Amino acid sequence: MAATATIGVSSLYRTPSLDLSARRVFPCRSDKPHSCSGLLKVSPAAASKRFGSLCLGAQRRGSRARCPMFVPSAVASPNSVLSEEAFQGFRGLSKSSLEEGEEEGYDADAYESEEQEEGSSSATAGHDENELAIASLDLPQQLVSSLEKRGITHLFAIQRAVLLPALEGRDLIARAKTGTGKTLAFGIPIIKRLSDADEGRKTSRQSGRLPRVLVLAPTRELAKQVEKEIDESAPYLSTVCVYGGVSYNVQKSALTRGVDVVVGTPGRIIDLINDNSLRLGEVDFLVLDEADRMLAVGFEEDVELILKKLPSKRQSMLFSATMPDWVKKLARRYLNDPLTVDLVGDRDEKLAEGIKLYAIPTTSTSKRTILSDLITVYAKGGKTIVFTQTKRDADEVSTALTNSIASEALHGDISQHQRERTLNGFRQGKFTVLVATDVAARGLDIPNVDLIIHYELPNDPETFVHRSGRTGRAGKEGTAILMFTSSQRRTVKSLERDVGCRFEFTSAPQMQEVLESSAEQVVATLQGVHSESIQYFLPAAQRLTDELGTQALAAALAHLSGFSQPPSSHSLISHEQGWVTLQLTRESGYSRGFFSARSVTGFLSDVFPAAADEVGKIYMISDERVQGAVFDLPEDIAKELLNKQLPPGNSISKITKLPTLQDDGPSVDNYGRFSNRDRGSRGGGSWERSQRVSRNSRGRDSDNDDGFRRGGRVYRTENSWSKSPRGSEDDWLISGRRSRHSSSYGNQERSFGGACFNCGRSGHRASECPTK
Ligand SMILES: Nc1ncnc2c1ncn2[C@@H]1O[C@H](COP(=O)(O)OP(=O)(O)OP(=O)(O)O)[C@@H](O)[C@H]1O
Repeated sequence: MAATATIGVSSLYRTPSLDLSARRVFPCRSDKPHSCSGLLKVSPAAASKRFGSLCLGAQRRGSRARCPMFVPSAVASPNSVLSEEAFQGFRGLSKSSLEEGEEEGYDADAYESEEQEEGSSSATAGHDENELAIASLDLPQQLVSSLEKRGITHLFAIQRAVLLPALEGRDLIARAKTGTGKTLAFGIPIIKRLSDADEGRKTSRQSGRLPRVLVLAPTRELAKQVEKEIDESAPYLSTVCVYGGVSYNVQKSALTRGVDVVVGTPGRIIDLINDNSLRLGEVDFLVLDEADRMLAVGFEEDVELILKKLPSKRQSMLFSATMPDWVKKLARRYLNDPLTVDLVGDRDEKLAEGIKLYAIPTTSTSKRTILSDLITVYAKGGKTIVFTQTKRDADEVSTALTNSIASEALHGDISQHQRERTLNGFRQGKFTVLVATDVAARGLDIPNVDLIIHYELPNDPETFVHRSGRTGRAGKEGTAILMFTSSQRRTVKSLERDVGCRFEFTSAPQMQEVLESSAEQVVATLQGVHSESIQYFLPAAQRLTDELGTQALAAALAHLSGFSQPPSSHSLISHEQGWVTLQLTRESGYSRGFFSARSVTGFLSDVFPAAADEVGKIYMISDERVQGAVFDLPEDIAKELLNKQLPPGNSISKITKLPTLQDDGPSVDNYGRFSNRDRGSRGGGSWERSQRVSRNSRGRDSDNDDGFRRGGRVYRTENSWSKSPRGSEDDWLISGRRSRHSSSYGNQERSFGGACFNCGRSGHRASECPTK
């Protein structure tokens, strides 16, 4: 690849003939409404004269928002010249508005000195609404109409940045945040060029024609989604999606009938090439979507094999969130003088705007019980995706949740057909909670996901970004919650650094919040009841109201919220019902040596032996000024203990909020057993250090492991510091001791929803539905 120069993308459009000498140009970071001058060095007054518009970001989102046209930098080869005339001509706009300020040109030195004066306050692409209006671009009418039908009327930043170079036939490497419209960024220019070519053609398109576009995607789900996006945008083109796990012959005959666009996963594509069903001799456009993910799931050999089979004269576009060596090598070998469009930048937050982040401390025992409360309080009846590390966890968490909230699991051991049904069911709102392994993290575009829960820490910062990016898509808002144990706190901090984000540290929802949120959701559901249905129930409602007044409605709300029985107290540590958490503190003058979990049990044996027998988890308080511990007891035992006379200097109280605790999972727990829970996280350490990668054998189209079927080599990653409790075997060690008091998770007191979305009956999930 030729030597590169760094340049703001917007100048590619604004400067008639660009001398791309190496200059770094910085993004718009203005806090206030301002005239956005693009990269041209102009005063705000001159900029507003020229462009006549305020920065859209400041206008739309208030003072602290960044301009949505924010384009940190792009890397272009020095000899690349992209003309404003071309873009203007393409848009069919008059040039006069632009010519007004043309004499000021692009002056990087002046720009840089201004930036030093003002901090990083000005300069980005100042596109106004009209400039981004799709209808004002010279695109095929059918494309414009089909986009409009889907509510897509204006280009997003990455689409704006890619459009012109792509139309000019440039090879591209592009990077943008999650959910910002990368698919259409390559889709729109490719569709336009195919349509233009077809228009110029005298004969109608032949059956049996060979594909002109090849899109490679790392997972089946992503491939299907890309195909859908292209198909919906240009139904007049023939688009075929090929991937493993479904009938080979159906795909083969679709290709034989003639096709314009092939989207697929590398494994199945290779099979079809080998079989001579897929011939790539006429491919003009290659897109590598999620190129870094191809590497992560072991597709690199397959991808290279495919690239070698493509005609050398073609246009290639590579989309990648990160640039590992393999992707760079790929770009060097197979791309021709590519233009890099980077809308993320290394110094900035990698998450899309509009995603609110929370971090909630948990213990491995409390996680499951806290989960449904989090969903109730934070998703408010909307869609949630819960991410687990293992397939087993996904199954178990989903099954447990199904008692209270309709949920389904999604991972690589589930058949392709069922995966599709599950995703469709989730998309259509037939159930609201999807429990998935990281297979669903990258690329999946499910509309209106309100909440992401990282039930386990992700393997690396990129996975965190991609998991979280399933919400807050296309400019919408969303919430992501990270559940962590106290020994993972340091990793959470390094995650903040790596991703450039800030978590709000908060605690698990209190029962009161859960009750209020449940009631709100029920009220919202009631508003959707059909008026005709209401008529049938009016007489009974009238009778009840006469007899009970508002009590009647409250009873109905309680029942529909799943609280037919009053909520019992629950532990702050394990979240288990019927248990309470007590705090023991000892004044310093009364301490006899080191205060430990063992001294707590010893103390309890002296004061009230039944409490020592029944005590659950014990954690030491992490506060130098306080010598103390918190521990769980069954409610009735706790009541008795609180009435006991204590030795001087000691006090015990019931607490409603956990203090900061020492490392989760002491090496010797209160049962004297060696606990290896979360051991891997000790010592913190970097993402790289904490991640072990091992290779597994090749198994084309078996769709093994969590990455869904990829076809190539599969890398299993095991994250030592974020190690999953693996079905929480460790948690259940204590169950024997708790038999008298334990209540199952998702207890029967609270039971609503949970019906299978295939047949509507409860008691099983759709994946096990007998009628499917
Ligand atoms: N210009 C637009 N206006 C409105 N919606 C759009 C526009 N472009 C794309 N979208 C919608 O935004 C959503 C996200 O797009 P897409 O899946 O292409 O994002 P992405 O950047 O590829 O995300 P990810 O990195 O997570 O894969 C899609 O539902 C898409 O239809």
